Amino acid sequence: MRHSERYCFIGAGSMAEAIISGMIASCRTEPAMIHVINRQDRERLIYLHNRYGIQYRESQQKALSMAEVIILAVKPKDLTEALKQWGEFLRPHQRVVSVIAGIATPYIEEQIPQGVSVIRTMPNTSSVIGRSATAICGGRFTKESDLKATQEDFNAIGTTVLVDEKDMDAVTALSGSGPAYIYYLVEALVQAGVNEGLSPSVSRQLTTQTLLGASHMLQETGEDPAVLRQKVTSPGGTTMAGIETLKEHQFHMAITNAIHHARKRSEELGATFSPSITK
Ligand SMILES: NC(=O)C1=CN([C@@H]2O[C@H](COP(=O)(O)OP(=O)(O)OC[C@H]3O[C@@H](n4cnc5c(N)ncnc54)[C@H](OP(=O)(O)O)[C@@H]3O)[C@@H](O)[C@H]2O)C=CC1
Ligand SMILES: O=C(O)[C@@H]1CCC=N1
Repeated sequence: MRHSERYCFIGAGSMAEAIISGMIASCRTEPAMIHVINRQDRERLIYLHNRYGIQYRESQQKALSMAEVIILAVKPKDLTEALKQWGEFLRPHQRVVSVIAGIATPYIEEQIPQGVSVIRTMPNTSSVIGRSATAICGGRFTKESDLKATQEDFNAIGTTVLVDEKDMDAVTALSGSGPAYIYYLVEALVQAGVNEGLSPSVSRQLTTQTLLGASHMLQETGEDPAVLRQKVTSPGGTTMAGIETLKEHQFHMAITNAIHHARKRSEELGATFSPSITK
């Protein structure tokens, strides 16, 4: 069912577009109810308007004050400047939803009028096709109803999970960045298929469907991934040979370290903003 809240995105980059295109494809929100504002790139606003039918105004300030939901979608390094520019126009009846990596709600709350509800989220780029995995946590002024409304917004573009703010850096490392790890794995698999003599298109088609099938197996059977893996792995067979090589190259350790490093980076991004904040 379509609903009647007005949204204003502060930031019109790739993540804003991923969420907007998912929102529109889900039919939950009319394009006319979505405004975008950015810093300077007017061509970008025109592109988004022409492509999705969403709105931009000469008075960006008006777009902001008319919205019930404000989505912060700037890069972490631009947040302080953006809040300086737009923060004073926010009001306690509005819901501020940040998709920004690393930055904790108390930092944002400090820069805007007292009492505005700030909700931190971490979606991913699969929002475009309605398949984001989004984690959500509330800030100091967030009511149950704000969390519920935010879950409904993001359920329209995938699935959601409520977490404590202390877990947001781990979430960012795992599912925010996650699509990139999977694409990196796919790049390697496709290239490996080509190295073994397959054409690039056949290798890509087989890899993509294998990934899709395995994802559906995980979701639809609910089985432990280790059990599913064992079912593919015949004793003395081909899979065992492949898995042994992955073990020799410390595949598990590489993934563990990658997620740990990404989580640390998320923490660092936040710490640059306000070392005094305890998350
Ligand atoms: N990419 C991903 O997979 C994910 C990203 N995120 C988060 O999304 C956020 C946005 O990332 P992304 O879309 O890649 O970034 P982009 O660089 O593509 O876009 C940033 C946008 O912010 C705008 N902007 C900068 N300063 C201001 C300002 N003062 N007022 C208004 N608008 C401003 C820019 O406008 P202009 O072009 O005019 O300068 C631009 O439209 C990041 O914080 C990231 O952590 C979260 C989940 C996943
Ligand atoms: O790489 C980044 O910092 C952002 C946050 C999660 C995905 N992309």
